[in-house]
Order: sequence, then structure tokens, then C-alpha cells
Amino acid sequence: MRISVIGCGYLGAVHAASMAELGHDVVGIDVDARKIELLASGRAPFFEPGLPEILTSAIEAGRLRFSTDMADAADAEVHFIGVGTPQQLGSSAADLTYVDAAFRSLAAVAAPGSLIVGKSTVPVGTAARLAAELDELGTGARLAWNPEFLREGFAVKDTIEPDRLVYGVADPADVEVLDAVYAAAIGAGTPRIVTDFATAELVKVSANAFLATKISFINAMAEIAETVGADVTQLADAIGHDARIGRRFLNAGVGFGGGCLPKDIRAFAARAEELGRAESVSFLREIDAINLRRRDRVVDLAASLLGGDVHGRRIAVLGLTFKPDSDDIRDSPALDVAVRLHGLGADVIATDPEGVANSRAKHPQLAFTESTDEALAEAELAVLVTEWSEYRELVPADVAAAMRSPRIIDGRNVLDPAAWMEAGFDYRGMGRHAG
Ligand SMILES: NC(=O)c1ccc[n+]([C@@H]2O[C@H](COP(=O)([O-])OP(=O)(O)OC[C@H]3O[C@@H](n4cnc5c(N)ncnc54)[C@H](O)[C@@H]3O)[C@@H](O)[C@H]2O)c1
Ligand SMILES: O=c1ccn([C@@H]2O[C@H](COP(=O)(O)OP(=O)(O)O[C@H]3O[C@H](CO)[C@@H](O)[C@H](O)[C@H]3O)[C@@H](O)[C@H]2O)c(=O)[nH]1
Repeated sequence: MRISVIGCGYLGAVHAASMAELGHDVVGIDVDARKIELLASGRAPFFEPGLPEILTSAIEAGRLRFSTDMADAADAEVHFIGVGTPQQLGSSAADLTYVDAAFRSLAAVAAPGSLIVGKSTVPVGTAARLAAELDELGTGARLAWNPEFLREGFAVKDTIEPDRLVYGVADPADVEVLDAVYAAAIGAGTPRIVTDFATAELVKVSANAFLATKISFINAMAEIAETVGADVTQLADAIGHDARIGRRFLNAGVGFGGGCLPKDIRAFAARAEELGRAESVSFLREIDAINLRRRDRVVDLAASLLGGDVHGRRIAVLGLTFKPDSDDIRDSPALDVAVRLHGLGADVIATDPEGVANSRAKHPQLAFTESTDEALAEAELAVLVTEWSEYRELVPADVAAAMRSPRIIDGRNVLDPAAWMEAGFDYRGMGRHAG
């Protein structure tokens, strides 16, 4: 099929390349000329495992091209909209400026009979509003909403082999079109839920709200564990054995970040308020607050480990991205901790395998290094805040030899406390024994 993907960021670039990998004829459109130039030359504008390989192969096969000109999307049968829906400045609501702008410029070129498919995460009611606008414009194009559930770091796999597909449609005929797009996944037995616009939009935000709730639940237990000297990792293992609860997404630590969970729960709460249902999801404000308190906890722990004040003390911050295997620093707890320690006068040196360039662009006041060894050299405290495998695999004795004094905060509870304490470390986890 001929497909266009409008917006080539973390979602759209992967979607475009993955659709081409599946055999479709794809054009990716973005207003960012630098991004388009990189993508067109087969280079990913961000770090995502597996993306460069499928970009290159699809471009070489002639099934994938990129453009800044919306007119190049005109002959597609299916158009995906994957532009950003960030948090509005000064409000917790979603900023729909980009969706509206992309939709309008696309509607001006979309052929009659083509299907415009929203993928961006939007407040419930957006699709109905855009569908009405489309009717009014009389383009003869139709609208569907097909939310995306990919995880960064696994984005290619999640796009090609999703857990489920959700189609929000107004016309049952559109199901066939979407089935043709996703023929490979459907053939492999991927469940698909066909529903209305509002349910499709809500599935997406409620999935993220549930995941955020799971993480803040375990972090709330970590707070209690910290008070009574209990161990939240053992607690998570124990409750996780109950299949109704499940162990996944019960990792206590410095909390959730990224371009999705934080802004999506805030936008959901804001939308519920507009709908007169603020109380239905008022717990999400608490989920957000618990999450943000974990960052305070790491900063407070750093101060207490250093005798009450971080001022002038050398601290190595290991990790800047919001999760491993990504270069994404949007709402990253790790970067926030580095910035706050620096703000308190600490001599911070921050490192990350993929996140230094983005972090430096946003916070040029911080000192960065690409080298873990350099970050650790002469540090009085190491703070692990993103669980990259290279940090999980650090050898305690080597780290102790490099540092001025062996102190470590394991902000993701991924190190073996016994091994680190044996090597002489003052080890602190998050709601964990010795923490
Ligand atoms: N990143 C993820 O893992 C993920 C997963 C599921 C859903 N989502 C949702 O997908 C959407 C996109 O997220 P993202 O992380 O890819 O954001 P992003 O900021 O990485 O990418 C958005 C892209 O849209 C482009 N853009 C903005 N206005 C445009 C226009 N008028 N025409 C063409 N391009 C335009 C921007 O230049 C940018 O490249 C959001 O709604 C997000 O919530 C993201
Ligand atoms: O037990 C856990 C699991 C995750 N996290 C943190 O939670 C954040 C989000 O992690 P994850 O959900 O893996 O990352 P995303 O790539 O942001 O993916 C989420 O957001 C996407 C955008 O909406 C959705 O498509 C995905 O389904 C949803 O998992 C990260 O900061 C993680 O460190 C924890 O603190 N503890």
C-alpha cells in the first residue's frame, strides 16, 4: 500500500521505516529539515536499536523516502499522523497545535477515499472534532484513530509485532484498510480491537495511566519500606508472584519519565477536569506527586551520604536518559537529579552512553563526559539513575579504586548490595535493605 507518515520523531520515523520493512511504499514527512535530511540518507536522528538497519534497507529497496513537502503525501492511500502532543507550557493539558497543523496541511492534499489515521496520543474527543472538520472540508478523505503502544528501546519490534492493535473507526469499511496495513501482524495472530474514536483514545491514555500507577504504587511502598527498614524489591517479588498482580513494572527507583507517561497522565487529568470528571482520575495527581518525590529522595540521600551538604562535593551521575537504550531525555528523572545536585552547588560530572549530546544542549551549565571511568575518577559519590547495562555490570572493586571515597546510590535498584558493601561501599538503594 502507499502510506505516508506525518511527523518523523521517535514514533513516526520508526513507524515509517517499519511499514516499509513490511513491504509498503512509504513517504515520511516532517517540518524539521535536518531530521528529514538525516533520515533520507539512512541515518536515524535519535538512538533506537534496530532503526538504522531497517531505514537503510528500506531506502535501498526504494520503498522509503522522506520529504518536508506535504504535497509528497498526496498520493498515499493511508496517512498516519504521528506528530508530538507535548505538555502545554504553564498547563498540564496536551498541546494539540502540532496535531491540528499537521491535520490541516494533510487534509489540503489528501485524495478522496484516502484514510487519515491518527497515531499521536490525544485527549479524548480529538478524533471526533477532527472528523467533523474533515467532513466540513469536503475532502472525501476519512479519519480513523489507531493509538500506538511502542516502547522506546524496543520500538521497531513493538511496531512490527505489536501486543495488540486498536482501531477507532467511524466507518466499518476502514477496518479492512487498516487490516491491509497490518496484514503481517494480523496474520501472526495479533489481537485487534475495533471500536469507536473515544474508546480508542481512552485505551491509550488509560494504558499509560495504569503503567504509571503501577510504578508509583511500588514507589509508595518504597517510601514506607524506607521508614520501617523493609525491602521493596523483596516485596515486589512476593506480590509479583500473584498472577493477578504480576512482577513487571514493579521496579521501584527514581521513578518514571520520558515523553509519554508523565505528560500523558497530566493531560488525562486535565481532560477529565474539562469533562467535569476531575474526581474520576484525581488519583493521577497523586501518582505524579509520588513519582516526583523519588527525585527528591535521591537528592536527599546524596546530601545525607555526604554529611548533610553536597556543596563542592564531587558527584558522578551515571545515566541521563529516562531509560536505557534510548537517547531520550524528555522529563528524565536522571537528568533532573543531575541538574538539582548541580543547583545545590555539587561538583557534578554526568555521563550516559547515548544521552550526553541531548543533555548538554538542554543544560550546558552541567559538566559531562562520555566516559564512565572519567566520571567516576575521584568522585566522592556515584549516583546510578539510568540502568544501562554497562552500569549494571560495573565491578565494585574497580569503581572503589577509581573513586575518592566509595559511596553509591543505586537509584534503580539494579546492583547487588552485598557485592558493593563487600567492596567497601556505603551503598544505598531505593526502599531497599541498606537503603
Ligand atoms: N515516543 C514514543 O515512544 C511514543 C509511543 C507511543 C505514542 N507516542 C505519541 O506519539 C506522538 C509523537 O511522539 P514522539 O515521541 O514521536 O514525538 P517527537 O517530538 O519525537 O516527534 C514529533 C515530530 O513531529 C514533527 N512535526 C511537528 N509538527 C509537524 C507538522 N505540522 N507536520 C509534520 N511534522 C511535524 C516534529 O518536527 C517532530 O519530528 C505523541 O503524541 C506521543 O505521545 C509516542
Ligand atoms: O518498573 C518500572 C518500569 C518503568 N519505569 C520507568 O518508567 C518510564 C517509562 O518506561 P517505559 O514505559 O518502558 O517507556 P516508554 O518508552 O516511555 O513507553 C511508555 O510510553 C509509551 C508512549 O505512550 C507507550 O507507547 C508505552 O507502551 C509505554 O510503556 C521509564 O522512565 C522507566 O525507567 C520504572 O521506574 N519502573
